[in-house]
Amino acid sequence: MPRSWLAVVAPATQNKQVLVLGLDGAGKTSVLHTLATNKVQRSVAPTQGFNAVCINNGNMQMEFLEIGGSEPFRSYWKMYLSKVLVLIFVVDSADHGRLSDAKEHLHQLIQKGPALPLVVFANKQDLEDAYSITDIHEVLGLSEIGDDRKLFLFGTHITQNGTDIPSSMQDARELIAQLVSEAQ
Ligand SMILES: Nc1nc2c(ncn2[C@@H]2O[C@H](COP(=O)(O)OP(=O)(O)OP(=O)(O)O)[C@@H](O)[C@H]2O)c(=O)[nH]1
Ligand SMILES: [Mg+2]
Repeated sequence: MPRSWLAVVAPATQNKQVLVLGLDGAGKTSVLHTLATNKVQRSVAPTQGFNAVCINNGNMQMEFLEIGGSEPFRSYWKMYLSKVLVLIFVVDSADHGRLSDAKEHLHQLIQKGPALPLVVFANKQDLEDAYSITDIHEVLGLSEIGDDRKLFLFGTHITQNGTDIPSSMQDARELIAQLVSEAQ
């Protein structure tokens, strides 16, 4: 059985799980591998099913669970909302044609996990036609998401393999660790 499946079917060894969702190609795997290794690592293949990655922040170890963003995997997304402490939603900021689709999925998830803190990664900020953070906030309708929820938006970019992790991603990791510890 592949490790990714094991991570899902086995009981969590610790209650520090973070769910990572978003449309296919948004950059979820690339973000996770970069956060885990402290070096920029662009993914080369779509996630077929699930991908579990352990990420350390200081003394804290968290388990990030990505579910593939392609159509066949989206029906699994909502199944994990009740098992995690934080939801990360990654979008491709330059994929103008699919951002409304991303918004729709995000808002559906939000309704199913009302109290879950949300961290949005506006990824691919390096691309020339990427929407700015302000535009992404608007296009995803983040102001419609209730005031009761903890909500954060980071602009991220994963460009040259092997280079140091961008500071925005280090900040995001710090924040996620804080949200996890607050939620426990
Ligand atoms: N230019 C640019 N390309 C990126 C960035 N992040 C990821 N990519 C590329 O985008 C493609 C998709 O990245 P993935 O990390 O596989 O995307 P994903 O969200 O995990 O996709 P699925 O697993 O299919 O749901 C890959 O070719 C990456 O190298 C970024 O910030 N900028
Ligand atoms: Mg992936």
